[in-house]
Amino acid sequence: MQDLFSPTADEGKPPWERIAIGRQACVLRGFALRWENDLLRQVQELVQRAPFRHLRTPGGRQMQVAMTNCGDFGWYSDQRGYRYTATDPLSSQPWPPMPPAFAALAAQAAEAADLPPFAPNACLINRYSVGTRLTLHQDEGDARHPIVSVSLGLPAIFLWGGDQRADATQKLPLQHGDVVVWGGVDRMRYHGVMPVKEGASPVAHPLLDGQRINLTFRHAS
Ligand SMILES: O=C(O)CCC(=O)C(=O)O
Ligand SMILES: [Fe+2]
Repeated sequence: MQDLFSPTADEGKPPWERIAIGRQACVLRGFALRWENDLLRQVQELVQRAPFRHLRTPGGRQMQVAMTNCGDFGWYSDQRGYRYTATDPLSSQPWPPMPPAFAALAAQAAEAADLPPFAPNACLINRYSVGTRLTLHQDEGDARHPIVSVSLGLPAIFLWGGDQRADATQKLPLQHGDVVVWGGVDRMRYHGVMPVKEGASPVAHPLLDGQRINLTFRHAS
């Protein structure tokens, strides 16, 4: 029988795993687990100030994913188009500041992905209920900076495509605590999320009850 108290071959390894999905893109499995409590507490506080809402596309269609933001800039969409705003159009107040733990996680994830130092100034917070999906798109923002995207709650299948919308997509399962990072030559890859399936939440928390939360860090301009 294995002696549970003896050192194992894994000793010294980080508690996460890096899987390459491009030359400058990777999935960091379990990378955000260390920040789990901080992230959930802060998201709950943020949504008191800037609640989740369903934005409209420039074409007038309501988006399935509910969104809010923190940081110097927030991603917004309405009849006037997609853009980053310094204030929340709902309240006319600045978006809530980015909590230091968020910025630290994003910076450390970019470092773990071997990308240049990253200091995000925008964090889009997405809430998916069961059945909600996000169609293939490229991310706006300053393309000299990477995207760091954190998954919490229900698992999801991330669609990872190429530089053209019509390129083939890979299906990457994402779990609570996984982080996807894409920058450099991979920064403009198309991506999306398949409809989130019903399931048991990996951790008991009101934000994650039957829901998936995603934090997407960017540099807006
Ligand atoms: O929810 C996700 O995993 C991806 C979100 C995303 O692509 C975005 O907010 O631009
Ligand atoms: Fe995106």
